[in-house]
Amino acid sequence: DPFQLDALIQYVDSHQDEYVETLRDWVAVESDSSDVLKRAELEHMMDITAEKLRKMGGKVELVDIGDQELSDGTKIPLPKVVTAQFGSDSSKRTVCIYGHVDVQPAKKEDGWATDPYNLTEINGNLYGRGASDNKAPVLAWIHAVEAYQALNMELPVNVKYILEGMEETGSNGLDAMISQHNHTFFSDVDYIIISDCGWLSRKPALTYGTRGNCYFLAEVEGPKQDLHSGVFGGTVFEPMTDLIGILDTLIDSSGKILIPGINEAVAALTEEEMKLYEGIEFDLESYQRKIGVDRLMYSSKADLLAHRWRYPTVSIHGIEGAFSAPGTKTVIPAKVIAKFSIRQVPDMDPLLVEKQVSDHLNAEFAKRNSPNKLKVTMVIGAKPWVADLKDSLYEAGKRAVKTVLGADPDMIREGGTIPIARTFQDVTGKRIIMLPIGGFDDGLHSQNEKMSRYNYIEGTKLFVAYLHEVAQVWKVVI
Ligand SMILES: NCC(=O)N[C@@H](Cc1c[nH]cn1)C(=O)O
Ligand SMILES: [Zn+2]
Ligand SMILES: [Zn+2]
Repeated sequence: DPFQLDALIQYVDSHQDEYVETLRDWVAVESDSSDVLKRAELEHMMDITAEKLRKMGGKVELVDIGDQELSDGTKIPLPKVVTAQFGSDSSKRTVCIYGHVDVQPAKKEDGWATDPYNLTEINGNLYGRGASDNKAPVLAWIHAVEAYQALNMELPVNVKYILEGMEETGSNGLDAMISQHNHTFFSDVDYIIISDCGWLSRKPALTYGTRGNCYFLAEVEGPKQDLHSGVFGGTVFEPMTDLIGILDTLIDSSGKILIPGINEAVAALTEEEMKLYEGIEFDLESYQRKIGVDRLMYSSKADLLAHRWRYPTVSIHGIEGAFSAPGTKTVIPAKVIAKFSIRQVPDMDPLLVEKQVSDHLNAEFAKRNSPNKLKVTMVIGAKPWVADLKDSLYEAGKRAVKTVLGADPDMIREGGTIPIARTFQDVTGKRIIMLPIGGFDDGLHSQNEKMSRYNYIEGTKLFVAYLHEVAQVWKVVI
């Protein structure tokens, strides 16, 4: 049958309540990849994902990607990766859609207005952990194919899926799986599509870059057990004081990274980039209001976007072992582990960053002349990714956005990390497009994460249209 976008759009509209119900089922699964106690839930999530694709007639596999080594040395199986294939017509292009169905942790007590695992619709927004990151976009891609099938319309391209369950903790095991399947699963793939990001404003967007991330643990160990701060305070070198002291040498109050060598590696900002940033729809005041802060670090749009997307930054996430409960326990913690990360941008190299951070912290620690022990480990080393803005995959994206959403998308980058994007590029050599459907205010990783019904349903239509547009893209860049 010829391509009939109107019929497909109508089909999506009339099935939107079913799509919301499926999202409800998926959100109900607490597939938190950071908590090993939730591993059974995560495995269940991978199973229901595989089952959904199997029911649609896909050639589905649950691929074993080995074990995860825990901090105490024990090993547990990593959640299997779901691969699926719809169509193998060699006269058509083949796209591979990547997504993840694991989520960040969430508890009602963190300050959620609703139960994070019970999808709740309020004023057109669907609240729930993982709703936007990344369950609704994954489902939208599945429903896009289902719509073609339901209308007996031939898929314009062969469609493959690769859906993982460890993205939120750095895509453990996926690099190796991609290398192993490079000459099998990926051999006939032309383009890789990722929808694990969001728009910058109410205007639709296409994403052409992501930052990487190097995640560190810095452990300071002192006395053999916790001590009374009145009885022992003043006589021992406190691990927490040492740790806070060295953490304070990572970044200054103006946002300048103080670790030698880091800033020197950053690719210079070009005038072309600045011009692009200036033309993007982004309102600093509403961004500031949304976050709820009195002042931002930069007052011009271009500076702010540049620091969000294409400069590195240090974030300190937490300290394990520190006293953090309510109350006034007068304790000297014996062992504390700081968790911080540095977002990576071109041309930083995670292996070099690992050495720079370790050398710097050890040198700062030595200055303190403390008898405590410092151990620095990098647990995630994800590289940044940038696409060629002129790639015809993006022209196809612009056409699909214009057709479905009636707007020209902004070309944006993402401050967050999709660890596997760069591996796809480096190992498979395939061209990649990021096609976001999440809203700018979805609250990813935060309390009250949501996906709007509008973005979910219009996003499904956008994917339907993109499958048609991408079928016409040249295989080679010319
Ligand atoms: N939706 C993408 C996302 O949130 N990615 C995580 C991945 C990550 C990076 N370091 C640890 N996890 C992100 O925080 O950017
Ligand atoms: Zn994600
Ligand atoms: Zn995420």
